[in-house]
Amino acid sequence: APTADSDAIADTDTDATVATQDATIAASSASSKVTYIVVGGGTAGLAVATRLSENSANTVIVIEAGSDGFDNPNIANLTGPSIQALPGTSVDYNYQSLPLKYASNQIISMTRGKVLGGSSALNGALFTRPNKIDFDLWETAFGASGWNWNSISDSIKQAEQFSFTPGLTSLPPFHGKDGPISDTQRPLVGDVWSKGVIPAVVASGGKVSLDQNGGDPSGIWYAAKAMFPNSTRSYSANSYYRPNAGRKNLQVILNSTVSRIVWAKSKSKSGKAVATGVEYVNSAGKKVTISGNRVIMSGGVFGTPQVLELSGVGNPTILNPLGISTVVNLPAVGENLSEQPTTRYVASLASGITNSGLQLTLNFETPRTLLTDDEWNTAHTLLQTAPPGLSATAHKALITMFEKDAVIVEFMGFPNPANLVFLPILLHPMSRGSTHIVSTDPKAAPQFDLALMQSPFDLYILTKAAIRARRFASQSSLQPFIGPELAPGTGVQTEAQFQQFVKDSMGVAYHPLGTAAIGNVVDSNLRVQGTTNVFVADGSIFPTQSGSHPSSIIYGIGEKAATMLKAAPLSKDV
Ligand SMILES: Cc1cc2nc3c(=O)[nH]c(=O)nc-3n(C[C@H](O)[C@H](O)[C@H](O)COP(=O)(O)OP(=O)(O)OC[C@H]3O[C@@H](n4cnc5c(N)ncnc54)[C@H](O)[C@@H]3O)c2cc1C
Repeated sequence: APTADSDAIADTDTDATVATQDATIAASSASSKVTYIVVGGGTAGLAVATRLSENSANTVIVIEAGSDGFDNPNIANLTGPSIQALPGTSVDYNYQSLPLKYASNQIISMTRGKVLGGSSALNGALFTRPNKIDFDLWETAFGASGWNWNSISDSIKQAEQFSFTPGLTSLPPFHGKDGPISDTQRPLVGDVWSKGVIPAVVASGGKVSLDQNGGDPSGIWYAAKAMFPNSTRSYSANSYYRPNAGRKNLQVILNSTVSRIVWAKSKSKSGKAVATGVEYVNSAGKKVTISGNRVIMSGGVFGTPQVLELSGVGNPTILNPLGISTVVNLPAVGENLSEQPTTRYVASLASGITNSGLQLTLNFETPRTLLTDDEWNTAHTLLQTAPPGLSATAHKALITMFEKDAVIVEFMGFPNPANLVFLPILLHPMSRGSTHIVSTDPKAAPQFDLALMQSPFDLYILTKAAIRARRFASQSSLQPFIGPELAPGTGVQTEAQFQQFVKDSMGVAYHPLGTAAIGNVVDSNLRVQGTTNVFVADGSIFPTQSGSHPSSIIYGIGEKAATMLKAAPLSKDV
């Protein structure tokens, strides 16, 4: 069976095994049996591959740079210490950002999964959905026909197997119950949350929301997490792929890095580039070429633009100096990189109080609940000036979200054993960065600039969120549970001091998105512009931040991509 080969590679990694496997793949690909080559076995990659292989007429090969990770206990275990043990190990690309020019020159260590399951193997497993408004704008503002709240919510539902919500008497219609990813919402917490944090947020003008996934996330509640009833991680490798690993038409090649798309010598009649397959570097360091009808890029927000650029799809001014011939002149590749910046509020716990467990609370606030009327006007004025890299369309969409009062800030409450931690997250930043290759080596890290806080609007809103986090902590319900404030600390009082603290304490939500955006790089069918048969299905396609934790949406993108591709005959790839 095909997976036995991949497992053998992971286990023994011998040249002989690798050679046998590559020969098998080359033979099957030479006899035109490979319908889909999926680049990257991550969150979306395994969702799209598994769904496509439901049709036995399709042969699907996934090429993944990492190993399978199934024997790594820190992947399965969702407690804080296990999740924190993963960054910087062999399952993490651990990319380093360029210094943040507008945030105290800090460098962000960007955790990204290099393992089967991709970043879904390393993430915090929060399974949430954004505002309805955000998604409807994909269609109405960005022109992504068929991409709206109803369609993406249905696709997420296909991915989901939701099990429990205390306080609700029936399953809300937007939750799925038959999908591969198990998620559950259980208040596995103690008094700090139920008697301290939630009442403090309500006393500060917030509200309780029993389920934040129906299109209006505003309010506070215990977040749904992608986990099985036994509280272990449910993610694309063990929930999409593993139960279907026996399919003869689904093959995963591990420890192999795709180095480029291979193109036909001539373009199509309509002048588009035609992919004939991909080249990858196997675990023995040898180059192998396989052929296929369609290539699906699921390498994630850094991997997808990297392989596109290595294949000559991108901006000639970036490709030419590296000696790469331009196949498709598409300067938008690698641009529009958007990440959600964070700051923090930390107070020590009062003596004798413990605070641990699996559950996080999320409090989502809108511009109208976060800001006074005067502050709203100031923010609205700042919003009118687009920073470099923000397209006119995205700028307009951000103004619409703000004016329609879509949630703009999230306060994530962490079950930290020693402290009370709120992480304010800016959900819809204006600042845009970019990621590009600086080497023709497919294993070299790309160079990326997150450009956090380039926009004064971003700094203004995150500063207001930092101030509001202190206000939560000052409410009477929390006083029995907390001791002195540790951050920002009592030395931070004025707005200017808070702004400096925000820049100095800059962190990220690990939600980079948008580097092969729909409308800029791919069309509504996810086809890369200027090609007949290369598609993207992963977090790169977001035209702007989702205003949420993106993994549920990225599973939805995998589901939707598979549905669209199944319905589109190969003969339409012209
Ligand atoms: C620390 C952390 C915490 C997070 N917490 C949450 C959370 O709680 N909730 C949430 O919703 N989201 C969270 N996220 C974000 C979320 O996990 C990601 O946005 C999402 O998983 C990305 O999915 P993807 O399919 O775009 O890419 P990935 O899942 O990263 O998949 C890309 C895959 O492609 C492979 N690849 C790349 N290049 C190549 C190549 N050239 N050849 C072969 N293979 C290649 C990679 O190895 C990887 O397996 C978190 C992320 C991190 C890192």
